[in-house]
Amino acid sequence: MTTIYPRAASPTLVPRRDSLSDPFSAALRPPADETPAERERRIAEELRAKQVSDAIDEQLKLERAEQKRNKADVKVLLLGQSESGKSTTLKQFQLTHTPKAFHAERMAWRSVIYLNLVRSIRRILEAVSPDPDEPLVVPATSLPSTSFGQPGPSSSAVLHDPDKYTLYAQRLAPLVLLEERLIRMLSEDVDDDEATRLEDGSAPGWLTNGNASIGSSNSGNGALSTASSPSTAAGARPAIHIDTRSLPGSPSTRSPVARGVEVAVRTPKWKQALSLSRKQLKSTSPHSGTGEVVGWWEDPNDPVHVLFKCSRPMRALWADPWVQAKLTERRIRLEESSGFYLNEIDRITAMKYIPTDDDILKARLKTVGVQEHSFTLTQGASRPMIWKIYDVGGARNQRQAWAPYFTDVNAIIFLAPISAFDQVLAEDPRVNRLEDSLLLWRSVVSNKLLKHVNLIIFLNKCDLLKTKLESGVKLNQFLLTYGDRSNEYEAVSKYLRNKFGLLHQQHTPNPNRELFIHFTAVTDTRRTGTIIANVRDIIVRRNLKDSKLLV
Ligand SMILES: Nc1nc2c(ncn2[C@@H]2O[C@H](COP(=O)(O)OP(=O)(O)OP(=O)(O)O)[C@@H](O)[C@H]2O)c(=O)[nH]1
Ligand SMILES: [Mg+2]
Repeated sequence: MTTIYPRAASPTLVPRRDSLSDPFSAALRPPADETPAERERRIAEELRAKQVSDAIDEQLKLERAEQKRNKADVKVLLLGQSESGKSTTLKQFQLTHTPKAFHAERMAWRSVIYLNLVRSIRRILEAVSPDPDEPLVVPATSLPSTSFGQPGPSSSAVLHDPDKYTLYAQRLAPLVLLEERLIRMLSEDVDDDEATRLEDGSAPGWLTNGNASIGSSNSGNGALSTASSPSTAAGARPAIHIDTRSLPGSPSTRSPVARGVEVAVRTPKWKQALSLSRKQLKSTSPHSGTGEVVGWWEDPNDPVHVLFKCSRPMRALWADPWVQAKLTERRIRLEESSGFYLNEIDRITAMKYIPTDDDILKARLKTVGVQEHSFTLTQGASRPMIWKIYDVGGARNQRQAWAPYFTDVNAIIFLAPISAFDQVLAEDPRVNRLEDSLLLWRSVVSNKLLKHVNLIIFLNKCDLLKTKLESGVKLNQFLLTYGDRSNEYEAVSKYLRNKFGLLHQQHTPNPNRELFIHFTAVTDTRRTGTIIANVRDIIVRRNLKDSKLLV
């Protein structure tokens, strides 16, 4: 915060042409009998006063410039349930508009990608466990000493399920410790007071009565930053939360990791912390000094070593038909979450692995709180526009943090993952995810505070919807009103578009508001780039129109 000092009196350094009728001039005039010493003192004091005054002027000028810089022309809020694709959309905006910042964070994402991969392995092991609810702790002495690299059909024929599970679990046990280490790495340098209190999942007030508690939003400085909601109290839990379904051999079921909770980070500090250990590299790496990001593989503590060593059993586990059959039996579709990395184990566990743009877009890290991203948009000859995009946590216990942003926002991009029609909320397994999206959408479109806010909806995860329908999953088994309509992608997507469109039509407090609907797969950079350009133009045009109407 800047302190404003009281303004000094106006200096009088030069002889003035004082008007005799002006009482101020008379008061400031030097006394007629001023001695040379007094005159010198007076001039010195006046000089000092002028310096103070100039400093204040300069300070005010800087503050005005700062205020101007921070005043966003356009504020966009990304809304939607957890895992709907909000943060991925934000990454796409970053990639388009602040590519330098995106690339600078590339290596920090390595840890998140590793963690996603390790957790996918853990989920598989849980799925093939003889008792998925009671992880088996394997006594080291009972382990068969078979080579693990290629468990072909013969090994699956010889071994009973528990043996096979034990074998995999033993070989992959180092990943348990790695998982905890990765979580610690991500949580390092995160202050407790920035952590999030996980409250109960009850619906926030604004969802039921439309009365939000209003506050102002924080300003950001270019890169991703945490903007704490004015009405959300921060709690005292660690900022990282994680499921503790430990792999067999896990050191303790009371490890810092809490069972059933997904990894989430409230602050972007982890990016700075993990961005690059250039400092460490300088002293150890022969590659240092080139300014390049190199040499992490020379650090024996780098997580890549454990991953590299576990690479073969990981690959074998994922490729094992017995495992695939178990996953199908238990209706676990890892490709809908971080399973993407399972098809790329060799590349991702390679010593010199550098995440690609695609890897980063697919990396999953749950958002807690609100994160802000600013960028300047220059279009043609018109003056540059400052955009602020707010990415919120979408889980139920996070939604109370949304309302304070409602009064001061120009546009909302709402993400509805339409592929999730056969899934339930992680935070409440009694609630179907599509139903939750529809209810959430209805509360957004009907909210009076958002009456004049431009609404754009991304019917997201269309790629997954297509694959799911093609694999034979039927929409009408989860959405009874769909009846006996075609289960083809075209028919399903059109139906869902109409459903979301109709809710807006029926519940909007502003019948003149136009709704923009897009089918998206926000992990697809090429297609999303075009959509983002389109959305940007709509928002800019609407904003211009609104500001003209207001004048
Ligand atoms: N295949 C596919 N994956 C997607 C798509 N959109 C998002 N994802 C993936 O879904 C996961 C969740 O996306 P996020 O962007 O983290 O979801 P979010 O809405 O920010 O979730 P919260 O932070 O919990 O509110 C990530 O692993 C994304 O890569 C999509 O259109 N297609
Ligand atoms: Mg997010």
